[in-house]
Amino acid sequence: MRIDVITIFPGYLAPLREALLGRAIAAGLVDLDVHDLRDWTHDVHQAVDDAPYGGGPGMVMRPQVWGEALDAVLARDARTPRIVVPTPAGRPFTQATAQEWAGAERLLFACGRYEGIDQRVVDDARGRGLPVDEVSIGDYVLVGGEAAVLVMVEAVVRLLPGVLGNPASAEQDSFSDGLLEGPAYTRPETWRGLAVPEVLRSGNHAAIARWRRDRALERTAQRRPDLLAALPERALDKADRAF
Ligand SMILES: COC(=O)COc1cccc(COC(=O)c2cn[nH]c2)c1
Repeated sequence: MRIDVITIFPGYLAPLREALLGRAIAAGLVDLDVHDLRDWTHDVHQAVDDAPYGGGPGMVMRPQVWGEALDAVLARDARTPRIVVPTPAGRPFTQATAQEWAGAERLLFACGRYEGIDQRVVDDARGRGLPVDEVSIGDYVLVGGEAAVLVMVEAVVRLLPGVLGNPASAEQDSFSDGLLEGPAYTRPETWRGLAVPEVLRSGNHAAIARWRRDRALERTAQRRPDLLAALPERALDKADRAF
């Protein structure tokens, strides 16, 4: 998978080259290219923003600069990317989104700042048949898209074959069965007077699976009743309903 990121703060994306993601890049599973938007300005001030039509606070990112940058970066590779624009006004980014994008051959992230990118940049790209996803990672406002890109790239790249040491952990993710993960424990058996639940040390795998399912149902009901309500009928078996 090739990943391009266009931003006015390339340094903000440096963490993508660390740890697991860094290893995925070193292993050739991911090609990452971060581009400085200001490389496509032509004025001495390298202006990337301007006052909003219609007035109001803040600045809007200029379409000319973004248009040239996108055209140039698109041309760097024959593969057509999904263009992703993080924005508070976007569709929710979920594990399903990450799964979908993990199948893409190329992703191109456009990091907005200020009051956003002139809408014609997105409209022009869509008008040329390019898939553009305006997505939100949550209902809050960041200063720019860069932090959202770190989140989304991590969620996607960990799903790529060969990235996680143990693929089972991606399959048993929270949300993979529609429920939240329950509590996890490791040694010692007792720590600061707190003991590990007996069943987990019983060796009785059926009982352990039942206990884990019950804890996941309990936690989901308490913290995310919306997820429980969204579960398809068939997802809960008789034992679950008894819970
Ligand atoms: C067309 O889209 C744009 O112009 C995007 O422009 C902006 C402007 C300010 C901040 C951001 C970053 O995204 C978020 O704040 C965000 C994403 N998820 N939750 C919060 C993006």
